[in-house]
Amino acid sequence: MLKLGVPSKGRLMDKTFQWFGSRGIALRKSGSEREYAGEVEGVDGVELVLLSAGEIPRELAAGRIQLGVTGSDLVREKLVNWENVVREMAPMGFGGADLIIAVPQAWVDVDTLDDLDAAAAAFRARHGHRLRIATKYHRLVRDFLRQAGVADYALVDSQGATEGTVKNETAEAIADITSTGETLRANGLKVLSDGLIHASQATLFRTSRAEWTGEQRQIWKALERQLGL
Ligand SMILES: Nc1ncnc2c1ncn2[C@@H]1O[C@H](COP(=O)(O)OP(=O)(O)OP(=O)(O)O)[C@@H](O)[C@H]1O
Ligand SMILES: O=P(O)(O)OC[C@H]1O[C@H](OP(=O)(O)OP(=O)(O)O)[C@H](O)[C@@H]1O
Repeated sequence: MLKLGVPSKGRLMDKTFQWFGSRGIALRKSGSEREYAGEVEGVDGVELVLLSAGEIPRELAAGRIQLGVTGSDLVREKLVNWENVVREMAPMGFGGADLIIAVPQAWVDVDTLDDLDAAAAAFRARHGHRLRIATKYHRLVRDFLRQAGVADYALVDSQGATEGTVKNETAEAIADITSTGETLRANGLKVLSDGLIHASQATLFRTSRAEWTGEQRQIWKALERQLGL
């Protein structure tokens, strides 16, 4: 069998089911709405596993599932050297969101990463501690800021309502996902002009770690054909 991990709820699940459905493969939850087991019709040998989108990268890395649908941001965030661990098989054209760095709109002199770097140094000199950036995307933000040459900051962990941390004075800037931009605006924040860390979308991944049996390779070939990959 080939195990396919799919987000267990919400928009990502519905759109994933539609994406496979329009390619002749019916995915559905079996049993009750709250049961996390699934059924696959239209291709033999594929087993559906419903998981949290955030756990799918780790399950792929561990080889407990061979295929998985999740946001490209989550794979990059959760897996060290993700390119060695999974392969991107198909961007799916939904679940789009940008991981960005945003600062208060009131910071009229800060529009770029260079400006942020200068503001961070000034902030430290004035306040005696580093400028705080709230995020749940620690790895992606650190890598991005290192490459941009911004060093004088501290990450603070925020697992939700991240845009609120600035008003609540637990951070000066944030790095979070945005789609319409409404949450940023409502919280008086603006995106740095060169502050796009990653443009994410739902993506079909396959694990490159696990050894595949001959049977699994056959199933994959059939699936690839059916999906037109
Ligand atoms: N407006 C949006 N807000 C948040 N995430 C979005 C948005 N649009 C697309 N996404 C994507 O959805 C994915 C996150 O989905 P979801 O919140 O279901 O995952 P999760 O972290 O596993 O959640 P949970 O822990 O609640 O199960 C990410 O890849 C993210 O980029
Ligand atoms: O640009 P917008 O369309 O306003 O969307 C962005 C918001 O949506 C997400 O939050 P979500 O409600 O998924 O919850 P979270 O805070 O737990 O991430 C994200 O974290 C932003 O807060």
